[in-house]
Amino acid sequence: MAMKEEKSLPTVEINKLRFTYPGIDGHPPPGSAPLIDDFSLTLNPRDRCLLVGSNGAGKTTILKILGGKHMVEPNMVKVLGRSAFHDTALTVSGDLCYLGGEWRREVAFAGFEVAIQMDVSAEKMIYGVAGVDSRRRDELIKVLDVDLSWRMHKVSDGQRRRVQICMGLLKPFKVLLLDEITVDLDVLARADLLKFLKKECDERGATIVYATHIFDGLEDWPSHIVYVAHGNLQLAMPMHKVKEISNLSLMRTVESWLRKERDEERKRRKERKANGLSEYEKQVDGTRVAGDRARAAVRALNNGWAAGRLTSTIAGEESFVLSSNRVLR
Ligand SMILES: Nc1ncnc2c1ncn2[C@@H]1O[C@H](COP(=O)(O)OP(=O)(O)OP(=O)(O)O)[C@@H](O)[C@H]1O
Repeated sequence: MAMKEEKSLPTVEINKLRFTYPGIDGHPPPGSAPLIDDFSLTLNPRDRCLLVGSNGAGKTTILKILGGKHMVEPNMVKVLGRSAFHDTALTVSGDLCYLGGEWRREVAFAGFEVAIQMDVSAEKMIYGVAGVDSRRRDELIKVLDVDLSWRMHKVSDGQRRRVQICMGLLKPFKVLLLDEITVDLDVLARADLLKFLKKECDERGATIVYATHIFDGLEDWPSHIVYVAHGNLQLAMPMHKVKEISNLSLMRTVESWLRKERDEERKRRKERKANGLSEYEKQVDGTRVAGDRARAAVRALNNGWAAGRLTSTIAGEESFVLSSNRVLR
């Protein structure tokens, strides 16, 4: 009797995701538009999804939400059927793996954080990760061409990064979130890593979401492209469909999307300027803020829900005067 084919469940489910960073007072600014809004996406085993968008579009935020680093309602984001934020076992087990910006400064592995520039050998770092399959470890050392005798405080940025990536991938993840981690890698290391990651998806049914601005060597890597602008999903489609709608290279295709977005944004900015200050801008105009409040203000202002701008730093003091006479976006 023929075996009934098992239908695989989605590995990543984002359902009408809405997210706002806290504002100056630690709460979402009243009346502010969410950074991520009405964002839905489903990914399955074997999907390699390239997340693209301009600076500030929301890629890192989305990856961090998927990685359980920002709290959202559990039914908005599910990874392997579970809430990444609430179910910490997902990351501790290594099933869900996030390699991103903060991780570049330290290696966070199964709850431990290790400074990456200590006087310690690559061997000690890599073999220090417990519960790892030795064949997988050997393969990763080879793929990333790591010399186990490297001293971490003496190696180059790219060599250090290779050790980090090696450590990060030691456990056989089911969902991997990559936030531009290949910037320091040389062409060969990057190509070999991408090949390894593709194999992980094809052979083990892993899912990868990779946010990047570097398209070199990526032409045939992704199975899907997701384009995000201002926290909104613009487009999510299989790579073969992208090739159907555009005969340009992947890089040129994305470039054309971003160029269009930028032109529209410039037009909107011009219109906004012509319409004068909003209520919020009037409120913050001339306000002096300091410390955490200042940092939150600057982030919030960058967030696009207000058009005030940091204009002066008082020497010796952590305080800023916010002014809306220079419109940011
Ligand atoms: N902790 C934070 N608090 C408030 N706003 C934030 C915070 N982190 C990011 N933002 C804002 O959220 C928006 C999206 O940022 P995010 O880092 O997700 O963008 P990105 O697409 O990854 O950008 P890039 O390509 O430059 O890395 C930006 O406008 C940013 O200023």
